[in-house]
Amino acid sequence: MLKFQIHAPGKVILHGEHAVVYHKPALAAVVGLGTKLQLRTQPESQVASFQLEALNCTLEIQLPEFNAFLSKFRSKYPGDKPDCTAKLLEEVRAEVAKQLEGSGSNTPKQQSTQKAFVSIYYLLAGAVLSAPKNPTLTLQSGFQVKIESELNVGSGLGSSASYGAALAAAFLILAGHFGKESYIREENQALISQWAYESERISHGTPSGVDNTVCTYGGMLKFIKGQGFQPLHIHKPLNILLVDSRVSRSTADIVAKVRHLAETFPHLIEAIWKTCEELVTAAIPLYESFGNAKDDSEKFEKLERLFQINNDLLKAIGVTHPKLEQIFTIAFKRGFFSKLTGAGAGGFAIVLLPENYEQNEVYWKLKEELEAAGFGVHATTAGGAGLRVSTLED
Ligand SMILES: Nc1ncnc2c1ncn2[C@@H]1O[C@H](COP(=O)(O)OP(=O)(O)O)[C@@H](O)[C@H]1O
Ligand SMILES: C[C@@](O)(CCOP(=O)(O)O)CC(=O)O
Repeated sequence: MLKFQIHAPGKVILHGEHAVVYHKPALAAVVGLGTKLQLRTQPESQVASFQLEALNCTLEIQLPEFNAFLSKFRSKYPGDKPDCTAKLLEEVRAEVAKQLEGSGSNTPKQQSTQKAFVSIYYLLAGAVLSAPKNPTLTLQSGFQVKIESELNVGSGLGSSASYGAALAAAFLILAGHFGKESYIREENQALISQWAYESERISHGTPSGVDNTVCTYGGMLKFIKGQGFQPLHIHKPLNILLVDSRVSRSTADIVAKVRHLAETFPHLIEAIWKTCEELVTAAIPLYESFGNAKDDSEKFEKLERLFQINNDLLKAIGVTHPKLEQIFTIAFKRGFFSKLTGAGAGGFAIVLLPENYEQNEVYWKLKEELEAAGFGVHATTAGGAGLRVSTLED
């Protein structure tokens, strides 16, 4: 019996959100919250079941039907490895629509469930069809998957990439691409990230690829759309407070509004993107040298100023919100610097926390005040470990 557990972290954008859409660099980092997937094979069963706690539902795949789908795909596209992912995704969408027929797809919850199911079916089929040792592999024994997440869906903390990376790693192990221990090898991480990107395409159309990359590899990285990423060599993760404004928003809508602004004032907005690029250039050596000297306070103060400048640039393009402003004011009053992260207009803010912040009474006051004002608050780190596979005890 095969059983294992996967933890895939979520992410924050530290700098360069929005500018990254216009091919300027962004800095992203994983956070200490993530998605946990547990998989147990069930040799007697012919069903793969998926308990999705975030969506409060359980989805099932009947293996005989799934194997029939695989064999139909193989005969329709003989010799094609599912590098031809576009064809596979098309076939999967049609198959899932057939299977979910009559269950409705109008409410946001139903649409979310449908996307989550397409991701499962697509990634599982892709992993089996490209199985390295057996080009005619089918699934002979059932399994049970349970997915729990500390990341709210739709909050901008990369829940979909974290979900996709966890699924990708689980199915690649199941189909024999690599073992529970060798997932960490460079070529296997690249494969996980590539399939997590495929999952991201289901939710986001043409995503930049930053979320699946950082969720898989972990740490902090610089990302330029269309050019890939470079890891930052940090000595230790940064302490941050994630503050949930509890205002939901659509990234696509906000990106469209910003695009309209950029089209109205092209030179002006381009100057903001250039400043964001300068800011990323100034921030990298600070992040990379943190923790290698006894006294980091000077660097920390510089970083605080960069947080403030970055936040003011984001305000300038109109992506703040009264609830976010309330968070910034509460933090500033207590001597902390903060910025919105991701698309803005709601979602999360991040507050920079100094070394040993837990021993600082002002930190507890800040936390108390934010909670009393109705915000969700999680102290965590930016820049920790990426996706991890571990053994699963009974
Ligand atoms: N923990 C999860 N369990 C199941 N499905 C998930 C989970 N997280 C994300 N998803 C799927 O990904 C879709 C997009 O997630 P969302 O959180 O909106 O994206 P993002 O992480 O980019 O903000 C959801 O509608 C759902 O289909
Ligand atoms: C605004 C943007 O730069 C970041 C959006 O981040 P999120 O969806 O809030 O995590 C858009 C993008 O990079 O595709």
